[in-house]
Amino acid sequence: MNKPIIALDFSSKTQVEQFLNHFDEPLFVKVGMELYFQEGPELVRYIKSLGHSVFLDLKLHDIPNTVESAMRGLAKLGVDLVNVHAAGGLEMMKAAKRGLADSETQLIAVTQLTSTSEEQMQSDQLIPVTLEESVLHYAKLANQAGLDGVVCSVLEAEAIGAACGTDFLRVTPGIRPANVSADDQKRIATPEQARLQGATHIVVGRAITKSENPAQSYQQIKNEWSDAI
Ligand SMILES: O=c1ccn([C@@H]2O[C@H](COP(=O)(O)O)[C@@H](O)[C@H]2O)c(=O)[nH]1
Repeated sequence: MNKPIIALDFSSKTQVEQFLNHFDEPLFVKVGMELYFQEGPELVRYIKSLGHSVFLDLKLHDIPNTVESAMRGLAKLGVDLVNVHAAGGLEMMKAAKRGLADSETQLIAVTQLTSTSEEQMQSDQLIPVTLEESVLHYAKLANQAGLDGVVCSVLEAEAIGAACGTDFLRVTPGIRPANVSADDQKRIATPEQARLQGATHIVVGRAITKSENPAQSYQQIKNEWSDAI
């Protein structure tokens, strides 16, 4: 079972160091826009030097040539996982993959953000299908482009596994243990539901980073995710 991915949604290296001090084991962490835009590639190299695995969550979405060049740069960071928006299209996803050629970094595509409801998708993006149909369409497109998997909610993980194969990564944010606030997330699930629905990874931010005891919250989520309770 893959380790839960902890979203390091902090704005400074100092906050990251304070948070990581709670742990004495190698972690799988996610560096997103908030942290990367403040601290840049140096911080990513620092986290890797501590022995942690890194998902660099920058969600690239631009013309194919720009995405390919940007990925060529990110490949040098030696991170474990990077992503693009599937809405950028088949050609853009193929270009992203080309940019990562000769690197070990895995590439996944965001389908529909877990903060998006079906109603919002239909009205804001003018997509006249169900949310699951849209997510499945993007997952199949990512698969066709040769990507390693997608970001989706737990609610679509099983259908994506059936359509794209069980090796295809289903990285699922929107994880909320029972009785924890959904905040801005719309498509949420517990760690146990994620396991039962065939998610390959869970991404957990505030339920751990805002906890009074981050190490204990991490361990509880890890146990529930790996069926060790
Ligand atoms: O569809 C998506 C894609 C990325 N995220 C990111 O995951 C974490 C979730 O944080 P929580 O505090 O557990 O809600 C956050 O960094 C998002 O940028 C996502 O939530 N949904």
